[in-house]
Amino acid sequence: MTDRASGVGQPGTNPRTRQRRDKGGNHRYVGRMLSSLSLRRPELAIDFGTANLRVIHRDGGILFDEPSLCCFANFRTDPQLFAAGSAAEAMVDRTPPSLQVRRPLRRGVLQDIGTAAELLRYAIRRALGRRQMGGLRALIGIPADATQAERRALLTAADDAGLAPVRLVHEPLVAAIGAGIQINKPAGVLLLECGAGTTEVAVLSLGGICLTRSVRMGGASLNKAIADHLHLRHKILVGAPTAERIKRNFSSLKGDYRANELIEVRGRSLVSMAPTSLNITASELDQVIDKHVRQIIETVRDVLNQTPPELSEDLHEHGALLTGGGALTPRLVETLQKELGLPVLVAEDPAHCVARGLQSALQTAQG
Ligand SMILES: Nc1ncnc2c1ncn2[C@@H]1O[C@H](COP(=O)(O)OP(=O)(O)OP(=O)(O)O)[C@@H](O)[C@H]1O
Repeated sequence: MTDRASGVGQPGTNPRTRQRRDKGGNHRYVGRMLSSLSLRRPELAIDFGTANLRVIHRDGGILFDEPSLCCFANFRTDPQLFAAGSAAEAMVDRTPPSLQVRRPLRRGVLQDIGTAAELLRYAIRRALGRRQMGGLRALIGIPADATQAERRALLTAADDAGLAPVRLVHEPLVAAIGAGIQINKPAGVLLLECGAGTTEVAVLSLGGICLTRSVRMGGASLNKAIADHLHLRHKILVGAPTAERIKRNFSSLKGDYRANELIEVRGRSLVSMAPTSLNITASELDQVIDKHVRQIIETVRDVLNQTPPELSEDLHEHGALLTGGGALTPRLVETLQKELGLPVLVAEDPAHCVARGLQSALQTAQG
């Protein structure tokens, strides 16, 4: 489909590829988008996700890419940052009472402004290697249907972290740009941005969002569904990091894996209360994933039902493009294809589409 997309067809042989590979067009679009934001030479961009935080520099690319996590000492009385990012990830479910691991976003929504500001400060310091901060012009990605309260919370956290002025840009648009899609043509594009906390479905055309719906679920809720399944069916308790590992092990069984292929699970038995391990079959996880994907399919159907006929025709011709790390969910593509009757492609390196799109936006900003 495009240089950055994998799936059916060879790059350059698919008419869709030719139609959408005009990068100059995207640059003109991004330039217009930014001039409408009247933002002069922003230096940084932030992709603040439920699972991962990415700091992108105009010239240096992605300088920070770590989990959206902070670990605090004395959180209730006098919070002191103990660890953040990857270092805090290793501490999840392993802390003594004096330490607390906190996630600033839940289901794609900023829940804790203080933790968000702390994490942003940490990430920017790591990215730029500076101690003194303040007055850093920035772009920040935000779900297209974010409420005013959600926008205000993000702007407050950014301001506390020394980012100013900040402009918010809609994630589906930058994700499409980062996927190498030509979005400024009068042709509909169906994009699914599959994150950890939220899945956004958007129809784009002429550089704008014609329709958007989101469901506050993604890779993190699939992890919870896997943990719940193991609890109910096998009486074994696993934490979120283990559920994530099980999911990724399953994703790595590429191609025609056998339904009875085994995946090892380690956790605590609710029967013996002791550490235990067992093997579950791939078909068990298939069922958990099917249930999860069904909710995403409903959201896509809702969007398709409301799409005007001309755009609808474009979507039928070109199909859907998946971005975001959740696009790698096993069997997501096959199930969407089967249920929606549309071709479905996954962007190359889908987890970084928003970050790449933000960098494009930074590079084309006018001085
Ligand atoms: N190989 C894989 N198989 C299945 N899921 C994966 C894989 N790799 C990453 N993911 C999932 O992708 C999600 C992270 O993607 P991404 O970084 O795009 O989300 P985010 O931007 O943090 O979330 P959001 O946009 O919802 O706030 C995680 O839930 C992770 O489990």
